[in-house]
Amino acid sequence: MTEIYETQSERTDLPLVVMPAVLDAMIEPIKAQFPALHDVARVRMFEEFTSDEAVLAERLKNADALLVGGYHISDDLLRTISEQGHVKCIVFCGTGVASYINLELARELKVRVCNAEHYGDHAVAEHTFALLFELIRKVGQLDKDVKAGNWAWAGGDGLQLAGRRMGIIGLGGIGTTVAGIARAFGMEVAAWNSHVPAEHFERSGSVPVDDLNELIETSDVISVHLPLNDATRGIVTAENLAHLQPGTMLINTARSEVIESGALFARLQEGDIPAALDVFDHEPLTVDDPICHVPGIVLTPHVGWRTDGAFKELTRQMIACMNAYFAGEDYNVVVSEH
Ligand SMILES: NC(=O)C1=CN([C@@H]2O[C@H](COP(=O)(O)OP(=O)(O)OC[C@H]3O[C@@H](n4cnc5c(N)ncnc54)[C@H](O)[C@@H]3O)[C@@H](O)[C@H]2O)C=CC1
Ligand SMILES: O=C(O)C(=O)[C@H](O)COP(=O)(O)O
Repeated sequence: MTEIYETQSERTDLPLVVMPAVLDAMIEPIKAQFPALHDVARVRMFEEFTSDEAVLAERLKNADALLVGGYHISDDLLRTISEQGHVKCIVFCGTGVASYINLELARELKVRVCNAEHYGDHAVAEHTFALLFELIRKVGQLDKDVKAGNWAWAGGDGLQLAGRRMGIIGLGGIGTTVAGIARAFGMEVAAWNSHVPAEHFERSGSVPVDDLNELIETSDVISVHLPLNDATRGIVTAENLAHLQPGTMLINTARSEVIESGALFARLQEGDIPAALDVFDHEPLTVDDPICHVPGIVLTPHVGWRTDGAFKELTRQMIACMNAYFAGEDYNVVVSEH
């Protein structure tokens, strides 16, 4: 994997701490890029993770950059590590950084925050279809049936995608990739996304729909691909969800909080909306969460991004973010330290 990283950091005193859930697959290339990490005891933090914030703050005392994934940095921890005077740059291992770090506070504290962009467009779009196929062809169940000696032929009666309408909420990198795949399956594609030029819809092969209720009401499949931010939190309301027609399939691989809290669960409990979710208000999801008991629901543990191709591109971008920071340059900067 190391061949994709062309330059190696000259630094031997790299003040960098790596935290989980930075991928195992990323650690070796990162170490290869920053040889000093081999000898830095602080890297052991990756193996010995603790969520005890006092311990974390202590460990971060001598770090001035932090590489972090899948971990919510509390406001208190962010304040402490920046007040300690060292951590000036946080590189988030993923796209949707706003769910994990208070970006407004980072701005106030003058901590640079970087993320990765579009590394997972294919991975998440493909997972969207994995979820959709589970809803319409139920391969998992059929596999279990066959292995249990139950040749349940009729259980395999599925729905055909060709000729149906895919409604995309958020036509960015992932949404556009979903649009392309949907069209390859013979679907008609419609999308809702404010402030996007008409040419973008055209290029993606999708029909623009300005009214979210209309998109929801006229689609056979709704797939959510909005980022989470102040404007999108709860942007899909109970009133919008009331426009789902019985049988419309709903997939969310973006962030659960873009759908009004509780509204989705209430709608799904009516039992006529096949749904598949990769993201949840509280992760990891526990089995006592009522969403687990919605009949027919398909759930995956936030794995949309987890493919070999996405890991490779994610690692490349993480290293580029760190190199840029240490070189005083900008790369994927979400919050600038200036
Ligand atoms: N399940 C998973 O493993 C993963 C989930 N994600 C989630 O998917 C999200 C989307 O990712 P990308 O497609 O790469 O982002 P993107 O930034 O390329 O696309 C987001 C789209 O939403 C639109 N948008 C933003 N605010 C809006 C608003 N208020 N109203 C209407 N449209 C709005 C933007 O114009 C843009 O077209 C990420 O932010 C992340 O939360 C990303 C990677 C992995
Ligand atoms: O890129 C994103 O955005 C993601 O959703 C992450 O890469 C995966 O999220 P976590 O597992 O870090 O919550």
